[in-house]
Amino acid sequence: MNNDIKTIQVDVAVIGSGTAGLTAHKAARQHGKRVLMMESGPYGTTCARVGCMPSKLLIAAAEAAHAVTAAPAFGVHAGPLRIDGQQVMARVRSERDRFVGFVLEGVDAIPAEEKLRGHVRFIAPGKLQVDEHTIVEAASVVIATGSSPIVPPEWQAAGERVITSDAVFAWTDLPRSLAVVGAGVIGLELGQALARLGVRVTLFARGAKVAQLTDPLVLAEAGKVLAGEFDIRFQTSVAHLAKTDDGTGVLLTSRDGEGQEKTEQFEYVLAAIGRSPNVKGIGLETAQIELDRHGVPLYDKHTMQCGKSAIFIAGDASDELPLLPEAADQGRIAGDNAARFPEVLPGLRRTPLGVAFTEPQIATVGATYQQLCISHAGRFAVGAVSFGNQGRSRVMLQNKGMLRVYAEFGSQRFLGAEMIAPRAEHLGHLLAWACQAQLTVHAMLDMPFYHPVIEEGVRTALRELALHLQKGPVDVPDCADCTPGA
Ligand SMILES: Cc1cc2nc3c(=O)[nH]c(=O)nc-3n(C[C@H](O)[C@H](O)[C@H](O)COP(=O)(O)OP(=O)(O)OC[C@H]3O[C@@H](n4cnc5c(N)ncnc54)[C@H](O)[C@@H]3O)c2cc1C
Ligand SMILES: NC(=O)c1ccc[n+]([C@@H]2O[C@H](COP(=O)([O-])OP(=O)(O)OC[C@H]3O[C@@H](n4cnc5c(N)ncnc54)[C@H](O)[C@@H]3O)[C@@H](O)[C@H]2O)c1
Repeated sequence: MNNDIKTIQVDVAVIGSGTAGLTAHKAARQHGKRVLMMESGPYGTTCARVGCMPSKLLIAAAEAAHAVTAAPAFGVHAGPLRIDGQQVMARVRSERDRFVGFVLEGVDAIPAEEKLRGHVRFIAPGKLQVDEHTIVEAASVVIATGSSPIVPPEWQAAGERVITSDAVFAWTDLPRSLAVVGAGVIGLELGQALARLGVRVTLFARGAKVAQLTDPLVLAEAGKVLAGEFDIRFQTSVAHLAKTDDGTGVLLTSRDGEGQEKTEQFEYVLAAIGRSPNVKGIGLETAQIELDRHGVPLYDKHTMQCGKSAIFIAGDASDELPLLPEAADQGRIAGDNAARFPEVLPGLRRTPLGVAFTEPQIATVGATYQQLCISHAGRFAVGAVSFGNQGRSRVMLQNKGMLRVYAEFGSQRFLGAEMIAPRAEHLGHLLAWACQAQLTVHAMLDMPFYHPVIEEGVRTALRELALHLQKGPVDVPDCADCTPGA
């Protein structure tokens, strides 16, 4: 060990300065404790630098392009579509830099003695080493190290044209072609957006999964709707990747459900097959806490405490729901409890809500269909609506998708929903608020519904759910007392 190494003592050490680390730092500091936040990479957070914000900026450009291609159906003709890839990426990058700038201002405002740069690893339960320069002795520790995209080593061998979402936001122009591997949230959001921006996109999905959906009927609808717009090949896996001879592309060999192989050339291959929590190489084996089979600490999701230890975990590192609002909530709870240890308290965990910004958008609320099949087997009813003929959706030519809503027999309590639907980000919030408020389906139906609005589709699904709750599964005839197109 380096003899010049410095030792410092703090009350709370936070590893990572992403959303979870920043909120943990802030919460711990409110107790008047000595808090130290450590960071090995760039400041600015994954969300602002390479996550939520730049991806939504790219999607916004794609929506603008799509509006032009959709306009003739309304009798509106804007002339031939021209997409300036350099201008698209310049706006994505400059607006992204603006968002990152706000985070950096916040980091700058943190006193210098509360920040330290370097890679952190545990060397004992309350002892951390930062690079080769500092030992930090901490009464409690928050692990907020985030997650990293997964790229199998054999794909990495195909060179730098095999990329992850991080690289997309560094582009200065749009590529001509892109293979996307994985029909998760990242693959679908970026794949559809780039296809709408004129890139030749093919998405390879090894199974039939679509984003975070688990309900088989919504899944089938989502697969149909999205594959109707751009080239998605379900049940097709990647057998081999190789660099082209001139190094300017990748040869991708896929294998479909019948075992047929096909080799195609793309300018880039985007690996979007998931992210793994950053829990390797941080010395957790020395921290005396129990780990699961993936090396993630076992923790209480209400206190974020790892066992009975003075170690807490938050954000993507916890491998629970790798989403920004969860990172913020978990960070707040972990930081608060790290400061008050050993008097830890359960914090507020909200109704789960996930939104994929495809079009139509995909949203999941509360318990998923798959979870209910286990926790409520035979004890929950389902209501559904198709948006194919839903009035307002049809008016806007966005009449695609399906919503399924779930409630408990007996209590009639609303439990959750899955959907691919127009404006699902808003329907998702509405239903998540009802779920967290523990409303019954009847209480939800007593709420006001305007006309003509997409929410009337939600009411149709809830009406069917209410019927099924009363009588068990029955077919609902066309609803005579509904306003047109509900
Ligand atoms: C393309 C993309 C789009 C997304 N879109 C959305 C969206 O629309 N909505 C949404 O809710 N979520 C979205 N997410 C997810 C969201 O970005 C993450 O859930 C969230 O940013 C996680 O925050 P975090 O604090 O856990 O991790 P991070 O922000 O990644 O912070 C972790 C920090 O820890 C540092 N670190 C790691 N190891 C060490 C170490 N050993 N020592 C010191 N420092 C270390 C890292 O450098 C990093 O700065 C998206 C993600 C991606 C990739
Ligand atoms: N709008 C949002 O909230 C948003 C947007 C982007 C990312 N995110 C977060 O980022 C996380 C990571 O996103 P992601 O899309 O990379 O992961 P994901 O877990 O959502 O999806 C990965 C997909 O890849 C498939 N897959 C796994 N291995 C594969 C292989 N070898 N070949 C082909 N397919 C394979 C999986 O079956 C899955 O469908 C998400 O879970 C989400 O929490 C959220």
